[in-house]
Amino acid sequence: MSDTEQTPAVPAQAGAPAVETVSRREPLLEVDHVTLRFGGVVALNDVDFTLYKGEILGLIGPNGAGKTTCFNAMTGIYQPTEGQIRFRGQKISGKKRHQITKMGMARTFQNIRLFPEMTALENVQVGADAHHKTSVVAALFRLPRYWREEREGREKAERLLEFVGIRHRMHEFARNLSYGEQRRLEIARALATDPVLLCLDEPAAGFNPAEKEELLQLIRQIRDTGVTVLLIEHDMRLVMGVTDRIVVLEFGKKIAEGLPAEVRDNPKVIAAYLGVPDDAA
Ligand SMILES: Nc1ncnc2c1ncn2[C@@H]1O[C@H](COP(=O)(O)OP(=O)(O)OP(=O)(O)O)[C@@H](O)[C@H]1O
Repeated sequence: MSDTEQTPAVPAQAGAPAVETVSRREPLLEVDHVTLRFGGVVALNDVDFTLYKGEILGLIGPNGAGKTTCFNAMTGIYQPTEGQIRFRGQKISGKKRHQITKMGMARTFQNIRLFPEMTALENVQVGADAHHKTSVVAALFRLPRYWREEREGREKAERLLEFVGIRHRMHEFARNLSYGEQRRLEIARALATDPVLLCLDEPAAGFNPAEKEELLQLIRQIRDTGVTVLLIEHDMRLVMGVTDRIVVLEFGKKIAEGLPAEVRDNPKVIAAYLGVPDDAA
């Protein structure tokens, strides 16, 4: 599909299992020549890239580049005007969001979307409910299956809160959590749906450097559990430090794709970020 799909010769960074996992090259999500227009605005213009199982892929670009639109197309919120997106070999187009969740894709949002009047634990249990099989009858009459799923859902939610580092806050209302804790809670809730692909939309927005470093560790841990990660992020240092590969958008077009070091040194990318005209780059 793209000119940069050769197997990387060296890992993106020391300690990352990128080579072993990425070299198998099993496509998980394929963005196939996607164009998306909002009236006269071309938010995505023939964008084409593949996300492989086991990698952390960064999707970056300046403000208005089309990152969120691309994310929304991948997660079924927007339909491409042209082209298509396949997840695990199946077309995303026409699928409802809950169906996409069941297929194994989860996401967080740029603006935190939690249930503020529910506890941290309850927020995660809502995510876990996505896979419950209890029928209405079993729930109404509190049949054994209902109680078993309730217990399992709660245990799972506690484990996930532990994993993201906020188990000690599980009985607190979401609205009372700090900003950083709320972001972690969003990630725990997304993980509760048992995703194979986790899409994070600017998870470090508003974080200080120490919080960003902690988030970076968490993203690596998530990948190490076998979950593929797609990361939209403004902070170049964070993206460079955690991703295996990067796709760069500018004005709705893909301008670069490759290993972090390649992308960092790409004159088009430097120009896009520094605002240098293209022909001067
Ligand atoms: N619902 C919409 N209706 C009309 N235009 C839209 C809509 N959503 C996005 N756009 C336009 O599409 C383009 C891409 O926007 P998008 O939000 O995807 O960029 P982005 O890279 O995520 O930017 P940011 O980093 O600022 O979040 C912009 O020109 C934006 O104004």
